[in-house]
Amino acid sequence: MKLLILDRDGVINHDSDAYIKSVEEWLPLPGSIEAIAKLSKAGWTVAVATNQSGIARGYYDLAVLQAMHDRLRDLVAEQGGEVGLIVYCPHGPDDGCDCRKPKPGMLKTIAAHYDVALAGVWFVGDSLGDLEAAKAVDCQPVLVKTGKGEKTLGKTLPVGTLIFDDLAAIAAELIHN
Ligand SMILES: O=P(O)(O)OC[C@@H](O)[C@H]1O[C@@H](OP(=O)(O)O)[C@@H](O)[C@@H](O)[C@@H]1O
Ligand SMILES: [Mg+2]
Ligand SMILES: [Zn+2]
Repeated sequence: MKLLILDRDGVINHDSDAYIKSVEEWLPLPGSIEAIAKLSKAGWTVAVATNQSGIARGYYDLAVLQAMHDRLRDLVAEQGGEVGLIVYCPHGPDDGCDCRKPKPGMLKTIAAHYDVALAGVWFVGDSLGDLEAAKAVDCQPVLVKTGKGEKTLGKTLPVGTLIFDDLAAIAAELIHN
């Protein structure tokens, strides 16, 4: 199957150092909804793996997080596409969970859900932790320059990391090649 896994904040929607704490703050990046819909209509399964430590920090609750994801699904559906499994880590940095990136737990959950191997599956993120999580399970690390991506560009990236301007450029690459 054609599986693409996306980080959320800074890839699909604008990110903020103050966290994305409400549906009103959850604003799609330009072209991201269209890109997901185009990929979906071209036969790609688009899954999401997102750290949401704002839950552990008490900035917002699971109902608000679900409302953000309902919004994402609605917007993509309006463009004729659909979003696959969305996996989130609600824990904080000190909780010692297995799902918080850069740990690859969420990527493994997605692979198990679809019963596919992760080797070579593109995981698109804007943070170094996203790329490290990808590398840990032999996914293809892909950095976008949106969100924290420009800042991440200045760090030492995993060998073989692919770099794109944004999700629209990734959709164009995957659909037309
Ligand atoms: O990019 P994804 O994984 O979808 O989500 C990132 C968010 O959970 C938040 O992650 C936080 O990192 P800490 O969790 O505080 O280390 C900060 O980077 C926030 O700016 C950001 O909004
Ligand atoms: Mg991010
Ligand atoms: Zn976790």
